Amino acid sequence: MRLHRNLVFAVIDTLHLVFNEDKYADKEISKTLKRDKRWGSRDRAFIAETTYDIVRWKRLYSEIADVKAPYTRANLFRLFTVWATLKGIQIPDWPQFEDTPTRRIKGRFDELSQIRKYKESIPDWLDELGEKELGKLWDKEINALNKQASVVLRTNRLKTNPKELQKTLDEEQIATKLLSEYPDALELYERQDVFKTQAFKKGLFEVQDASSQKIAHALDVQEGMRVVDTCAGAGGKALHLAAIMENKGQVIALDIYANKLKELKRRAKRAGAHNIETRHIDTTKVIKKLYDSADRVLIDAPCTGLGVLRRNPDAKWKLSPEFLKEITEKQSQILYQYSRIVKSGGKLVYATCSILPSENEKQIEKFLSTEEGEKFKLIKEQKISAYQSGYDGFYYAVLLKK
Ligand SMILES: C[S@@+](CC[C@H](N)C(=O)[O-])C[C@H]1O[C@@H](n2cnc3c(N)ncnc32)[C@H](O)[C@@H]1O
Repeated sequence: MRLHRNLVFAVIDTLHLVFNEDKYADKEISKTLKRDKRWGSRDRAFIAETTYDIVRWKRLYSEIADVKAPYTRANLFRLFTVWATLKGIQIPDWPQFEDTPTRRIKGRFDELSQIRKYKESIPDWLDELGEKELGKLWDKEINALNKQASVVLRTNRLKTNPKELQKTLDEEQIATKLLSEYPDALELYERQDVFKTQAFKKGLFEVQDASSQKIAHALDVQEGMRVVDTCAGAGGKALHLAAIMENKGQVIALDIYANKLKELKRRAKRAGAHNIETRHIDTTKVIKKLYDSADRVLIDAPCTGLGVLRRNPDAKWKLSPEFLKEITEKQSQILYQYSRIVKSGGKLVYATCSILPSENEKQIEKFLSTEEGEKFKLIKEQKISAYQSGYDGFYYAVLLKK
């Protein structure tokens, strides 16, 4: 592979914003990709994948290159050099790469690969927490979470079915496979920009990880029901619910951020999902008005996102023990308050994209011992490991209101 100056510079500029200015990798990468219209799909893939790779391996590469934050431009080039050397890419004779110590880089890599926090490139506190919460499983789990995520689509059954969608995408040169355990899913053989396709513009699919596609099915919704999605965000699960319900009944989508609900509405229009009503939680009244009224309630709770590190590797550097404490308290409050929306005989699904028991089964255990929780019975629980599933790490519990 030959390195092109403007593409490497684009990677370095993006890394500067993520590492030094605390910006989000996904947002900065999309901005960078808009910089030059002449870049083709391979150029774009190089920028995105290289940036994500260096973000993912930041600690390991920093140790190898012996550099620390804040990262000067020269230091960012040293991280890039480590990346290229370990990938076996020929280093060009630009001034930024003078005297690359290739053998030293490989030697340091072998040494550091013996120690998990370096090998898996994670902060000390996260390594200790992972081991404390998951024991022996942590080793395999963090290893799986450092792999690059595949692209999985969720077929919009309001407009098509997986086999038909597969054919349509084939005509647009996108090859996919069906996933037997996930009824609505298609996985791409190769990473491609699916948002440009006519199929996407027509609302035939959404991009949604296979594990995440399990959540809407867990609600066991039927046509005509009243379903409340309490933390709906931009609507990944709400859209899926509307499709399973074949547009019949009602999905009430709530969130504390109005801009996310606006995006949900845009996506619902594209998908032809007509039974979703959005309500912005701007006062507690919005929740109180719904008490004892829903057949199904989904709490897709805000969480650390430790199950989706493959997609958001910069979360490793943005999370902190303080945030974990804050978010688990918020999850307990949300569970206590929003569970009251379920009517008698109805079901509550609590889900997170985290792999930590303190955000998952421990939350449910604690909730069941509260005054509100005593009204519920746990009927199903699934811990979806990234290592075992090959997809994102997720958790869900199904509770029946007595
Ligand atoms: C895991 S995300 C939801 C993802 C979404 N359900 C999907 O499938 O695309 C959690 C959401 O909870 C929202 N949130 C945070 N605090 C909340 C609260 N107190 N009440 C309702 N929503 C909240 C966040 O804005 C975020 O959109």
